[in-house]
Amino acid sequence: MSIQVADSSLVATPIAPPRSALAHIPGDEGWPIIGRTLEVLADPKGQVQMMGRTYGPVYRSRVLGETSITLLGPEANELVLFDNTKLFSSTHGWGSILGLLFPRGLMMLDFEEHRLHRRALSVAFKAGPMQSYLAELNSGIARRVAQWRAQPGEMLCYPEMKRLTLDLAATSFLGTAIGAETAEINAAFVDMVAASVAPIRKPWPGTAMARGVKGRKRIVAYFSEQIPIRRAKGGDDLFSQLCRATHEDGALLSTQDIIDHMSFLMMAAHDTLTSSLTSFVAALAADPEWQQRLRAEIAALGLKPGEPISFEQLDALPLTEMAFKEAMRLRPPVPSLPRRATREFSFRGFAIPAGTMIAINPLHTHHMPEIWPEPDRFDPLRFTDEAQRGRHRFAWIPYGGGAHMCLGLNFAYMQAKCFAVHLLQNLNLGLPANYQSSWQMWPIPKPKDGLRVNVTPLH
Ligand code: HEM
Repeated sequence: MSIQVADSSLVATPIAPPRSALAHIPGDEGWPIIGRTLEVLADPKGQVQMMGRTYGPVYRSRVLGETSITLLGPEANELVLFDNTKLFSSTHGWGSILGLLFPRGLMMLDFEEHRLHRRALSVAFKAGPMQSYLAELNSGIARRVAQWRAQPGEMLCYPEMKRLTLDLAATSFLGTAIGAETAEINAAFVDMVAASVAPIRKPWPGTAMARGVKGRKRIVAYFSEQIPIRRAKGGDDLFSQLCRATHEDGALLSTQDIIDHMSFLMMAAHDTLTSSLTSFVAALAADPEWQQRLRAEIAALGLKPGEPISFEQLDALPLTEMAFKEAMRLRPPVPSLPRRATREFSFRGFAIPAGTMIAINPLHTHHMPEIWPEPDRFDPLRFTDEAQRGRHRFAWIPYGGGAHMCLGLNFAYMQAKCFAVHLLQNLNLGLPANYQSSWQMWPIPKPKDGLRVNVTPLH
């Protein structure tokens, strides 16, 4: 039995309009061929702020070989993300970036087909499965923090976060049964993620894209072989949940669907968590006062040394949640979001033709001084209920919004809180004297030197 739905690829592929059809929109497409790609790569925040100041909140630019229109501000975010008239295609926005390695991941589906798949996947994010992922997070994080405790001194944060997130994904997403294959699967997966943001988009020999395509073959082989085993044996990990997930008519997800969703889910979780946890550590290491406030909040849970945090206790960490939110305001892990217009529309008086590549920009919105006074200052109190009252609901969008809003956001909060509990109970964080970290903000924020952090055991 299978469900009858329109395949996203059957939603007519919108054809990009000729560049002349966008000439009425103010902007600057930069150099022939490369457009403004190099400037945007070098300083994405500075570029979008400069373009906004020069041309206004609707501007034309050319990045990665395509002319696009950027729409700035919370109202633009709402229009594009809320999208109650199905005007913006995610399939044809993300397609050129992720289509080769993560085809038909959830974010790569549109409209009715997307709704049906999202509903089927959501079983894996309900309270029951989340509790079993938390058990894996607790033990994996506690083990790693104990290793850091045993080696006090300077630590390079970003590579440590990458390794931790990868190892946690192996157990909470794939289950402890993965055993000896972990390293091989992790390596294949890292190659896929690296390829998804590589500048050369063809799998020519020796390129990151060629390694990514090879990695995908390995991952596909692993999932294909495991699906019947997981269906027979069960298991609490995310992969086993998806192997049992059904559509509304009771039909199991197909083997190909599970492969596509699992590959995408692992990618969606990996770099975003690595980036956001690194930003979180950077903010706390630079701010001893907030570090102490979170430590006091965690101490009030009354956990014994090494005791895992329970699922219910996650709600008792409001300051920790606010601090993590503020870290993502400063450095949103997905700094810009692409879509393609399925029909002509108009915004702020500009007619924008069907097929146009549209970008909205969380990084820009998160630094608008009229919404966020002193936008570069770390201040978690921006997220108290009172401070949020009256703020536009699309002013803070690290997880996107609307139909495609991050499906894993509760997983992300859970991992961040569990991480903060084990880390701050055991270690004091600081920065080397006179140290200022420098960040590359695109495609995903990451400290250029890995972020040097001093870790000191607390007792
Ligand atoms: C701090 C960590 C994370 C951030 C900042 C983040 C951010 C985002 C954003 C911005 C989107 C929407 C993109 C768009 O609309 O174009 C998204 C979608 C998604 N994320 Fe996350 N993500 C995070 C962690 C995770 C985790 C841990 C998982 C899985 C366990 C996950 C799974 C997904 C999925 C499946 C989608 C697609 C949803 C859909 O299309 O319906 N994410 N994420």
